Amino acid sequence: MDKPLSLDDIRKEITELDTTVLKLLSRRRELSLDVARSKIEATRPVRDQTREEALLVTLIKQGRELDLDAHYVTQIYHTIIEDSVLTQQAMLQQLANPENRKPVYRVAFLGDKGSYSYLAMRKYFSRTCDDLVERGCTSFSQIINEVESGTADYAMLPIENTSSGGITQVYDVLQHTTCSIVGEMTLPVEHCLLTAVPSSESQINTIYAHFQPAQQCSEYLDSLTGIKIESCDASSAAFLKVSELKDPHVAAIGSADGGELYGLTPIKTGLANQKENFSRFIVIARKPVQVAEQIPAKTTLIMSVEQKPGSLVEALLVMREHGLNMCKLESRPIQGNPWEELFYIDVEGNLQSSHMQSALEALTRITRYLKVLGCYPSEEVSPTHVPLDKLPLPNNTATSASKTESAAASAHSLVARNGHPDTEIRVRHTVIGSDQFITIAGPGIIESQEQLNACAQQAKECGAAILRGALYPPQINQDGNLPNEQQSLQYLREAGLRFDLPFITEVHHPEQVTETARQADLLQIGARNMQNIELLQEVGRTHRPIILKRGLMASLDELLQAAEVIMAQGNRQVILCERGIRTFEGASRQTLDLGAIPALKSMTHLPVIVDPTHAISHINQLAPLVYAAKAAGANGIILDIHPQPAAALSDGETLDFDGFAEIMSELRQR
Ligand SMILES: C=C(O[C@@H]1C=C(C(=O)O)C=C[C@H]1O)C(=O)O
Repeated sequence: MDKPLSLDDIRKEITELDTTVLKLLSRRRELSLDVARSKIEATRPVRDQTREEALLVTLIKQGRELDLDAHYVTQIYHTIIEDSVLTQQAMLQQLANPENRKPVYRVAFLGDKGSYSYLAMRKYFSRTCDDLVERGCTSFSQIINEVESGTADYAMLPIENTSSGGITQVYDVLQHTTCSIVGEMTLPVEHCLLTAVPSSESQINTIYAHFQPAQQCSEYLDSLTGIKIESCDASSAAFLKVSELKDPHVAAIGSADGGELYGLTPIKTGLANQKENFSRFIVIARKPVQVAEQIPAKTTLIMSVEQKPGSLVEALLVMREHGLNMCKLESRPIQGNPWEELFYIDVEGNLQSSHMQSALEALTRITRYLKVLGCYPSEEVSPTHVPLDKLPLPNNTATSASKTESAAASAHSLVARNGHPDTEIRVRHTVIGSDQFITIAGPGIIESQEQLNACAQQAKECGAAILRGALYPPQINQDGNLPNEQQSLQYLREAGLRFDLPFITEVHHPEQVTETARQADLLQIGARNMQNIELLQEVGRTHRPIILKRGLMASLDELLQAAEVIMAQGNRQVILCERGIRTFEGASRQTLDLGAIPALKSMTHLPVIVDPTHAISHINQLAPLVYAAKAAGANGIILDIHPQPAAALSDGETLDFDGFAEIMSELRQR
């Protein structure tokens, strides 16, 4: 046998490979700039999602042959394509505005090195400029001043955050500025607790933070007792303070990257109220820019309307009449005019386009005040997702409404079909209730992080849209050798992030709902809780889609009444689930009521899915029920999977990975 390579030799080879990878990426960037040039001549848009999809399909297939899983390949290429699109956009933008090119840009931002605005600025300008003169400021008005007076060429300003909403002071300084918005960018914002010397969360008695990050972490901060929160002008100021104090009892809130510049280390991560915390920044300059027509553009307007009924609606109707999509509407009090509001509107479209021009003309006639704050390239490059029927499958596994509405149903005002078109419920890039048949897959019960991750990976590889996993009931998990509720939720959250899958888990008690809804993308009400009114009401107050399982002894009317209870609280995103009912038949555990699918479809507009897990006595009986559910018009299926079904703790029938892959492959032929 050959002598194995030494660690040094292996690492040498890896380093060489990585150098090659970098050279290839750099060449790819060059080529994408050539593509951009050809798009100028052909006046084609930069983004071509048909091409991206075809490319991803080929790469996934090739990746599989090289033992690389689809999710890994897709993730890497989403990053590469995003870079390619933004690099092309930056180049076209520079060509469209040649007078703005300078070797060095002076940029004003809030705080100092390491603040979030600083990180956003570095990222944004990395595509357009080699050198920056950083002009750290202590307030938003100082930042705007720098640009207005010509001391800085650009300003980077945070405008909104997914946890704390619009940054009102920035909206207010925009009211009077003579500057224009010339760009935007979105930055993922991961708040951490950082210290200068080794410490632990329990030792901390003082936290330094800017009030915006503090607001975005309010739930975490509220959960602490006896801790002093010291407010700082920017996260960078908090870092500086903590680095000077060198005290194990003090910590700063900010990003890990920013803290590193001050020698700080994170002792806790993921502090924000929202699991996906993003901030959007705008870039300001003295003069407006032209947006090249190949690039998707956004235009920001500010306006005020007459104080009379319907005047705002009338203004918004102008957008509709001109086919313009409004992606943001904020209102702020007009300074000096008590109780009058100024509306900030972001519209998708180029200011130069004829429909935008004619919309503005129409708006001028019906508004009291109207000003364009700027037109700029939209930096949102939403990833292209390969549709299920085109996703190449793993090689090793796959081989191959009633006429009249029921009177009872029409009595339910919110759920009833009453001519209402099918409700489509969007969960990230999946739509439940459309023509697409979706699969929700995962372990019946979460037994360990490894087990959950293995299931999530297989679910993703085979094209499932949503990950499921039930938390082990604490009353049974008494010796505590299985993950508890909190750990299971955390595992689900991590698996969801890692495999880019939204996830669902069941809630049993009203008290669980708020916390679970904060983390999970959907919530499930189990069959035995279908008539638990308090629980139904509680989930009805959340913003998450709810899968409501039919009770073992519940009629369809009763199921719809339960859905009505949820919807009456405000949450209109209910998905009904047929999971088998109790009959005299003992051969199957419960009897899957396939007739319920078309019946529900005529009674209600809500999506209907099927969980066949409890309606069979042997796993071999599962596949036909899955295909039958699809044939009967269900919108999707729930499948329990497990790496070793024989050892599974779940009480339902569980598929092994090969059996699951086979069903997924067969499903797309049907
Ligand atoms: C490079 C191109 O532009 C964009 C980027 C792509 C890529 O990086 O592969 C693919 C399609 C376009 O959205 C192209 O059109 O080929």
